[in-house]
Amino acid sequence: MADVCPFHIQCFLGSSRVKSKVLSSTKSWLSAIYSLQSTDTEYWHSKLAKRPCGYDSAHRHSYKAPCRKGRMRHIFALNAFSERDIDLPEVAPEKKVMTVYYKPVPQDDASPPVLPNSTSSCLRFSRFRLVTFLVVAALAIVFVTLSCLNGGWDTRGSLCLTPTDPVLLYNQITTHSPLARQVLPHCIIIGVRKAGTRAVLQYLQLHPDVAVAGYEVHFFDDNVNYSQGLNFYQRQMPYSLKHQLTIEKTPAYFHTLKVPERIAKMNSSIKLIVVVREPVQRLISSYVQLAAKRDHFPTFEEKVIDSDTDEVNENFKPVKRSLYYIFMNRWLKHFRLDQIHVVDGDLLIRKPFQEMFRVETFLGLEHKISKDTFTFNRTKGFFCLKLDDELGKRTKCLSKSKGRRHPEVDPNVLRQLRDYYRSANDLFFQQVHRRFRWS
Ligand SMILES: Nc1ncnc2c1ncn2[C@@H]1O[C@H](COP(=O)(O)OS(=O)(=O)O)[C@@H](OP(=O)(O)O)[C@H]1O
Repeated sequence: MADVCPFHIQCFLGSSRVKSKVLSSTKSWLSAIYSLQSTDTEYWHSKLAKRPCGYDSAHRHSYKAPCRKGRMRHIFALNAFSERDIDLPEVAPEKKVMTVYYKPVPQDDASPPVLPNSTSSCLRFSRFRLVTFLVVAALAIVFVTLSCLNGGWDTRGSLCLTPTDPVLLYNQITTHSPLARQVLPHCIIIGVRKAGTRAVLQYLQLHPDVAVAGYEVHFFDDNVNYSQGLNFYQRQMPYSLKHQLTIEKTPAYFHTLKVPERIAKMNSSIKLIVVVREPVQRLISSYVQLAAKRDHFPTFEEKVIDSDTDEVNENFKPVKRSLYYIFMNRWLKHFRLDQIHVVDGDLLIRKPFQEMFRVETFLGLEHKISKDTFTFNRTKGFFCLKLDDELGKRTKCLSKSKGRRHPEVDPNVLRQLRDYYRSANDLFFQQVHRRFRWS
């Protein structure tokens, strides 16, 4: 039926790729015209006459007709039957109208093509099909979206995923949802550098009710970014659905003077997460990161101990950054303590599920992250994520820059550093109403 409808022919764009398809349709169509009553032939003729534009002399046996939306399409292969079945088109250039004359020839095909009862039924059929298709497609999109939102449709990996089986694809799916949008964060992981902020973010990414920013945004600590305003900031956020929390992490926020005030100005009731780690280990981690970027870097001991005074070298920035209470003081001037959740970065390494359980509680999330989410990777020496999705069972560890090998440190220097941080640690414990096992 479709082959005898000229509107189907016109639906093909005139690229060489579809030419053969058009040709075969056209063939049936021309056969059909031949077999129609003369009045029907008139009808087709008038339909064609309303649409033609210039005759394409380069392709003598084809012409172009304007498409809907103003694009041009070819109707190929009036020549399919040209010599045998029809007179070739004649052109009246002054009118820019092409007239097609058909010369019926005896039908020697024993089984003539099946024709529609009327021309309008052909037209209605194609419109009906289009409308039906659009309605079905729209219903399918709404159904899939709602199913995904409710987490009730278990089509692992293809369209939506069961929230009980965390895999790292939630963000990608969210991005593709027509209902996804970018909003300012509900929670920010503000630091501390080298304490495990990436691990917390990556684990949170597993949660179906969370959307995380893929990179450190550096909005509040960078004056150029900050000067671009909150709209700019919002555009850096991941796409999220209405029920999801948006979370970004930029560990540089914790130490940067103006940041607490700036964040409070944006949203004074926002939730904040700060990951802390035993200060000396954090210091070593910072040192290792700096050393990894340079060819000839002094030893850890040379960097952290002032050779003139034999005191801890406070001019080495990472040393000061482990004095958490100094920075926490600034945050507590702008936020209540119950808005700030402190993650134990050392426990996060040893028992990530425990610390993440607390994070979920703080964020008001259903508990989805469990012991089963993790697997210990002996080669890496850290917990990694267990994934089981359409790519199969596998583990995903943090990148190579996380979990670097630390140098052997002179025990005397270690002792000196621990002594140096002791009173600062106590002040921090008082601030956050919690003690950590930092010797
Ligand atoms: N699962 C897992 N895998 C690898 N690494 C882990 C993990 N959990 C916590 N950590 C610790 O995270 C430390 C890096 O901290 P950050 O992500 O905050 O670093 S950064 O400030 O964003 O660069 C990183 O510090 P280094 O060990 O010094 O590399 C790790 O000790």
